[in-house]
Amino acid sequence: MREYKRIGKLHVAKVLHQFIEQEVMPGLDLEYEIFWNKFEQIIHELSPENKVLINERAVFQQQLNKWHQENRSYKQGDYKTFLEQIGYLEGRPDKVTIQTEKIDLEIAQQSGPQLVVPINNARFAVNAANARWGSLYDALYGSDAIPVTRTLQEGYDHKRGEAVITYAKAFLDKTLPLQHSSHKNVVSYRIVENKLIVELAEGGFDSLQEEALFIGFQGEMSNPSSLLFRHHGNGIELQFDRNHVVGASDSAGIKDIVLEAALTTIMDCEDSVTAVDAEDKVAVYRNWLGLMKGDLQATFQKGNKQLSRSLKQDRVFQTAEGGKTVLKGRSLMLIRNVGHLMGSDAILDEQGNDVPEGILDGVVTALIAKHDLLGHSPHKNSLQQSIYIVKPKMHGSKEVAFANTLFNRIEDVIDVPRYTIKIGVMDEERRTSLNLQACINEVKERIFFINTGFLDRTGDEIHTSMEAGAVVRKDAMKKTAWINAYEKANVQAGLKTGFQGTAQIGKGMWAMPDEMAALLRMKSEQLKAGASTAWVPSPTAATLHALHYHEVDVRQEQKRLLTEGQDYLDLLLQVPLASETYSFDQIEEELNNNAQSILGYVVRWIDQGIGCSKVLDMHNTALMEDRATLRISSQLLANWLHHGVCTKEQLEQSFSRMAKVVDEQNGDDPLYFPLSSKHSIAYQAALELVFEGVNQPNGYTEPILHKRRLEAKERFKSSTK
Ligand SMILES: CC(=O)SCCNC(=O)CCNC(=O)[C@H](O)C(C)(C)COP(=O)(O)OP(=O)(O)OC[C@H]1O[C@@H](n2cnc3c(N)ncnc32)[C@H](O)[C@@H]1OP(=O)(O)O
Ligand SMILES: O=CC(=O)O
Ligand SMILES: [Mg+2]
Repeated sequence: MREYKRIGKLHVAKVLHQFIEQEVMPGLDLEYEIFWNKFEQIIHELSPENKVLINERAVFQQQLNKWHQENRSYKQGDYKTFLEQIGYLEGRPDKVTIQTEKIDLEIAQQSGPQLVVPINNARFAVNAANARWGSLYDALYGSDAIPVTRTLQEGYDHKRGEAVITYAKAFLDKTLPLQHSSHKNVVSYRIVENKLIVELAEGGFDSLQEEALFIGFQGEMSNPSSLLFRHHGNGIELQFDRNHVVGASDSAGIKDIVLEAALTTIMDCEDSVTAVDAEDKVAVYRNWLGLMKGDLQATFQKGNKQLSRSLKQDRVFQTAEGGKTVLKGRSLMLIRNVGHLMGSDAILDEQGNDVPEGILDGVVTALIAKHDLLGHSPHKNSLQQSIYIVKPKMHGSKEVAFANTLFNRIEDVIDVPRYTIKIGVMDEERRTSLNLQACINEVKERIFFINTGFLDRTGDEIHTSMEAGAVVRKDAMKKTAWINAYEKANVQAGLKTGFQGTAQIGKGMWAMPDEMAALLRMKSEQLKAGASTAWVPSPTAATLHALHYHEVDVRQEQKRLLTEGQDYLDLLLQVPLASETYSFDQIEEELNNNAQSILGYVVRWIDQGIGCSKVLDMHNTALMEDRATLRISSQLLANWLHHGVCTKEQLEQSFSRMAKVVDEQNGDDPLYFPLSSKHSIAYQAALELVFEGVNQPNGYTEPILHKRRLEAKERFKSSTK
């Protein structure tokens, strides 16, 4: 039994209470009693409102279900009128301009990759914070960015190394071109009379076409160990060492090219983590505390080496004029809280009910971030004294207004100035996309990003129109009218409300973590579509995606798009229904593919508490799966079952078949519990997600995942007693 401490009318789990009083609050200049009193007031005053909002979601869903049942075919105009009448379509406010102040440069001025990381994994979290600067040579050498056509030599494979260097020098020629020659012909770089001069193999000297791109150096002017450039606002560093295995093979002694990569990182408390009870929540918060106090460390075994990882220092360069420039060594850290739906048993109210987890996250993560504001970390996060909370899964402007009220109240509890807490609004639910300007309006003094979370958004698209008919296959969804309109409308709303130079317009996740050649080919499209940042799943992906920000001038793209005036509403309202009848084989393939994704993800979630996994699809491509991708797969199958595209038996057979496949794929994992065992809770959870999918609130997977994970934890506890 979990122990609780009575605080006023609340029951606070001892593990959380001790964590807050003994680890978080010391040094924060807050009276403990006043803090708990105010926290309690927030919970009592805002929980009922939170509940009303969740109920409103259910009422909208019932109204939509009924309307579709009664209007099997309909005119778009009638549908729109209905949505207006029930208040689902809110009407656009006239002129909205955001007024957010004190936003760090990484968000307001620079454009670059945004990394996301499950915060409960300290090894990954520290790695993510340190991914501000990434080795281009490592990213190219170690991924498929340059095709690997043979087995590489152990240690350093010189031939592959040459291919990497050739690729990288072509990048330098494009980004930092010399007046006459190429970087591949350079034998030395040096600084002469405040200018970068290069000596060429063919004899003679050359210099940069644009001298202002050269920013600073380390080492001697005549023999620098490092040179720093800035292009499109982002850093590029050449590192030299002729004694290094790579530097020795390079004519100019370049041992690496390091790119400014993950400008910002979302430390995720939401869809990539498993946090189902008070103990899990404290583990999540403890890592955030370590990041904000700057002392988070991870010690782990890699191969036969014991490694320890901690946060990197800032980077200091000399300028050619004799001054000094200091660059942040770490990514600007943002924290994603959970949404408004779930409750947490970390605190119980007077009646013994879980309190809203979103309120808990807001208070505790902001409280922890106050350590950064007070300068308790040797590694300052926000130079602008801001706290950046990403708020997911909000439906419509009332829910955004509620988040704003919550943030106001939290600022009072932790005693920081109004609008210290900034908000990143995930545009990932249909009611938010349709009413985005109204949503932005509610937080115009604190908004720092909008982001198209297209994965959740797809799940919500399917669930919202569950009664309208059978939807298209998962792959076809990416080409439907609504999703394209959604991406465009989001950028348009951001530009119209003045995001350029103030806030980020973000785009979604690259969900194929091992497909870096494809990332290089495709992910620049998001920038051409107006995004100033886009999500990547790993530091390697961040480094490679950083190349796109040198290729595309985001400011110019946004300027171009600013004049674009199409109204996307009608396209946004086009429900992605299948217009063809799928063949038996196509149906089987779709069932198997989704069953495999669901099982491969859920088994690690339920049995091992891993919230983000790489799972093979039917074509053996490893895909990043998290709760949002699970929402899509489970809702799609629920939709097909509901509309008779497949039968329950077909689904059961598919799940049973794919369970064996996933068991085989995980054969090497000593902690793995087989899905094909009749005792597998994970298997039951997977089936429940589909068979009960139509009744899940907005198609979310959290309620079933949490319930089943708690069951698995209980079983594990009793088996180890
Ligand atoms: C819809 C949404 O909400 S999307 C947002 C949620 N999704 C995410 O946050 C994705 C985060 N990414 C991840 O969790 C992981 O990259 C996964 C699960 C996709 C793949 O993980 P793995 O299979 O362990 O990756 P892989 O073996 O290729 O690489 C592991 C190495 O990369 C690092 N790494 C991988 N992903 C990350 C990351 N997001 N941040 C920091 N480091 C990372 C690890 O630290 C590790 O390096 P190390 O051994 O030096 O510590
Ligand atoms: O949170 C991101 C998404 O795509 O969903
Ligand atoms: Mg999401």
